[in-house]
Amino acid sequence: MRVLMIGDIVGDAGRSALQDHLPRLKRTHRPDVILVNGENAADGRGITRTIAREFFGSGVDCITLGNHAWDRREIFDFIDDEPRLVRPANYPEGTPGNGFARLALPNGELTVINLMGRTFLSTLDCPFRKADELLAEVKGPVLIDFHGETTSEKQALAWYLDGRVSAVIGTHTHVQTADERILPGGTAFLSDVGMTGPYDAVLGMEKELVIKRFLTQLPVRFEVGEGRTQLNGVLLELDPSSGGARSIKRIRIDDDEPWFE
Ligand SMILES: C=C(OP(=O)(O)O)C(=O)O
Ligand SMILES: [Mn+2]
Repeated sequence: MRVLMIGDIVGDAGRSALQDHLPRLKRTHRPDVILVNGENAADGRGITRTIAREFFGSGVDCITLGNHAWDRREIFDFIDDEPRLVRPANYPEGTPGNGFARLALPNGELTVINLMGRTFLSTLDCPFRKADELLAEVKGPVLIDFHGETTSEKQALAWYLDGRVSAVIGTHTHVQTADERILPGGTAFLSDVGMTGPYDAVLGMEKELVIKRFLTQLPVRFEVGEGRTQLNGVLLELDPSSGGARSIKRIRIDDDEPWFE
């Protein structure tokens, strides 16, 4: 089972980078399933129904979210109707939407779980214990999008779940890490998959505005950057019956590393 996961799509620039590169990524890697993190897709904050439909229309099978899940209030009107749009599972009991999706594929089922870390982020329920609870009900390949700030929390969750899930792939920092590996129990791991969107920017935001905030320490409203774009993702090959990972390969497309695909 070949899984293509594309990192945090930021604003219009991220959406057009996805449209630019996805057809070629599909041709080259022939993924059975395509996942994106879409929590920054609407002007950098949240997601709308129109954007979610656009992603599904271009071949995306599941959209995961994170701390910006609720930034567009309209999400409350449609998240309960869209089982392929997944918010962190460790929000408190009663939060709208689903924390996981079961995707039926020609060669088996893939369960996608979204969890959020608690270090430097909101204090949600424990993601480790929430994973235990969800995994008690699930069989077959499982991919976890672990939306978190720190590499330590991400590594710890991956080791905690080694041998129990196919992959723990980090999102949220918008910077791709180079630590991809398959842990001894068969769980593929990458601390952060990176982002898709403006390249000459700070984590996707207009760099002058971010610099201004650092220089002045005053509130400055960030806008999504413009100009050149990047796309970051990861390609996984999973055993469809055991769920174990066979390979993990990073994808990075930008003007400095156009060959690394
Ligand atoms: C890069 C992000 O960080 P922040 O929480 O500061 O927006 C994000 O969540 O998209
Ligand atoms: Mn985030």
